[in-house]
Amino acid sequence: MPELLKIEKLSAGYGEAQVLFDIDLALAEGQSLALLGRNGVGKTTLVNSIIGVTRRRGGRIVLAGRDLTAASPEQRAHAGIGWVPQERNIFKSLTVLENLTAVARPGPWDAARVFGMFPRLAERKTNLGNQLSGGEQQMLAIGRALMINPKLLLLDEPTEGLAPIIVEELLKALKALFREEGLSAIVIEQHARKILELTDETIVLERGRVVLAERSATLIAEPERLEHHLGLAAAA
Ligand SMILES: Nc1ncnc2c1ncn2[C@@H]1O[C@H](COP(=O)(O)OP(=O)(O)OP(=O)(O)O)[C@@H](O)[C@H]1O
Repeated sequence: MPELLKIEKLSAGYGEAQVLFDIDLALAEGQSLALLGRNGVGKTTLVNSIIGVTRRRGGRIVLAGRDLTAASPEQRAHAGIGWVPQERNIFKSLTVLENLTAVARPGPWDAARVFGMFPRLAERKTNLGNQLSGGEQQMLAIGRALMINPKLLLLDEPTEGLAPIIVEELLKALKALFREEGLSAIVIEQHARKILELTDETIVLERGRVVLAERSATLIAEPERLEHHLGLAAAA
C-alpha cells in the first residue's frame, strides 16, 4: 500500500512550551491508527500539529507525497486533511442537512452516503444543530468531515462524554468506515481496548514522545504491553 502520511522527527508545542519531541509516524493509505496515552501526554497536540495550529520546532509532515510542513491550516485542509475536534464544532443554527452541504467537496462522500452511515442523522435531517443530542452532534461532526472527502480523517476522542449505547453505535460506524470503506484515519480514544479492535496500527505517547508503535492486533494479543504504558484500567 502506498504511504499516505509520513511524519519525521516532529517537535512542536505552543509558544515557548515544547510538547512533542521527535515524533516519527507513518501511515499507509487505507490504514487506521489509534493514538493512545495518558492525559496530557500530547495526543491532541499531535493532531493539532497535523492540522497545522501548533508552533513547529523541527521535523516534517508529508501527505500523499506533498510536503505540508510549511502549509497553513487551510492549505492542509485542501490537501485532504479532515478533522473532527473534541468539541465537535458543528453549526448550531444550521440544519443537519445544511451542516453537511455547507462544507461539501466533490468525491465519493455525499449527504446520502453520510445518512446511510448514520441513519439517526437522516431522521433528523431538518433539525437544527442545537436540537441534537451529544451523540447525534458527534455523528454530524464526523459526517461533516466526510463531506470534504478527506484523504486522512483525524478524530479527537469521538466517544468522549457519550452514553454507553451511543458509544457502541459510534464505534460500529467507525468500524464500518475503517474496515469496509477503507478510510485512512487517526483516532484518539480513551477506550483503548475497543479502539484496538477497529484500527490497524497503534502508537502510544508518553511525555510527548512515541514510546510504543505496534500493530493493533499484536497489542490485543499482548495486553501487558499497553498496561505498562496506560495503566491497567485504561488498557482494559
Ligand atoms: N493551547 C495550549 N497552550 C499551551 N499549552 C497547551 C495548550 N494545549 C495543551 N497544552 C499543554 O500541552 C500538553 C499536552 O496536552 P494535550 O492536550 O496535547 O494532551 P492530551 O494527551 O491530548 O491530553 P488529554 O487526554 O487530557 O486531552 C499539556 O501539558 C497541556 O497543558
